[in-house]
Amino acid sequence: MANIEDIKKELSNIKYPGFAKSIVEFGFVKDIQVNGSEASILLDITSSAQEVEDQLRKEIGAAMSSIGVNATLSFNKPQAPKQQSNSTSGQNMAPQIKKVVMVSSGKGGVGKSTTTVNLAIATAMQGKRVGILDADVYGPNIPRMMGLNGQEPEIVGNKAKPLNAYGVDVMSMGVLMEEGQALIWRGAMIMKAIQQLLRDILWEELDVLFIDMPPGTGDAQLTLAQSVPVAAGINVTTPQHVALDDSRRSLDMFKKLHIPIAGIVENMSGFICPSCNTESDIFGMGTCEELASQYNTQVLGNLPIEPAIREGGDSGKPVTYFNPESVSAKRYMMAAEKLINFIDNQDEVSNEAIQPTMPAGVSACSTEGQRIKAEQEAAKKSGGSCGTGCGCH
Ligand SMILES: Nc1ncnc2c1ncn2[C@@H]1O[C@H](COP(=O)(O)OP(=O)(O)OP(=O)(O)O)[C@@H](O)[C@H]1O
Repeated sequence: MANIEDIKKELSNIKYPGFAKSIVEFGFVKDIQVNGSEASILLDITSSAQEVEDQLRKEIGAAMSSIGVNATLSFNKPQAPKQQSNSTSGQNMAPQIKKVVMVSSGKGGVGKSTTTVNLAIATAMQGKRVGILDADVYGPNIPRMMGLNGQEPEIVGNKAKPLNAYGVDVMSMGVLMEEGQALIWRGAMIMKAIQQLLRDILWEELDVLFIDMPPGTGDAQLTLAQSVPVAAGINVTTPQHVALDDSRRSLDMFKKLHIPIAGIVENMSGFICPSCNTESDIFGMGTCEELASQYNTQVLGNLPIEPAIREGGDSGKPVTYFNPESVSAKRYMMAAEKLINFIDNQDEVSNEAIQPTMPAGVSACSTEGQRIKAEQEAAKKSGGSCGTGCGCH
């Protein structure tokens, strides 16, 4: 007949899902009671995920059967975060994240990822718990910029833990894909990927999650705004007038998606000469002030073209962390301060306003989206329902 030692020996062969150590080595086995061929085993585990408990039940059950023991298992585990939303009807796939900040740009190459990385680090340096979700599926550059290239996430159950660098949790499509894999994804796949990055990643409790969006105003932006309440939108642009036109589209999108606009980052605003340290105007400087006032928002910061910014991005050593005395690092710190001020002083944000209105796959900013919206508004005015099942009358 098996005794406690025999049972312990069997349990010491059972690995905690996703880890190399066993449940005994982790100290998760808290109590074993034996009565003849019956045993009761109490485990204290760290994951609230049902899959982890299920897997352990299966493996322990089989191990106990192999030594003729019929085991009753009890699990102590943390409570799963409640699936509640900031709004009554809106969806919130990541309720453990206090504020989601969407970083967007009207077009590619203006420094959106560079801004995300440095603003996130600056926000963490001011005492917030911060994460970055790199949702730029077309060019997921965040791992390289954060010095995380080639690192693989730890898998717990069937979820992945974010990586961490410079005090910031990071998850990116770039970490989950083969390096250099070309992405020719379209609408529905991007939407699914973004939802998975929110739902299937073990994000800890965070004060702020920065999301680096693909450039432009499309499905990804809508999916995100419908999946979690977005507390703030940041637009990154360069100061040339041609770039500002794209920027307007991005700011209009924030308005249509009911995303509060935290401000504009004017990137590549002037050039700081590394030899003489003087600042010269190249693309125009300060053009974003007028744009900001048109959208009733602020300029969060004017970031010069500074070789240290580019070098920091390429080498995975962000300027804000490694060169805090540089002009750019100081401006990122100021921008983060303004952002924190904005999100700390806002009322609860909900995504209720956009949640029910668009059928899946239709962008609120598309022509089809605009047509549906106009129909819904007309229906509401005439006292009818909007027809999307949102419960309005
Ligand atoms: N202020 C700056 N000074 C010097 N180099 C910069 C600055 N901002 C960005 N860069 C460099 O410009 C390049 C493009 O920046 P980044 O990848 O951040 O742009 P992006 O808008 O995210 O691009 P995409 O949309 O294509 O992903 C990078 O090499 C980056 O290091």
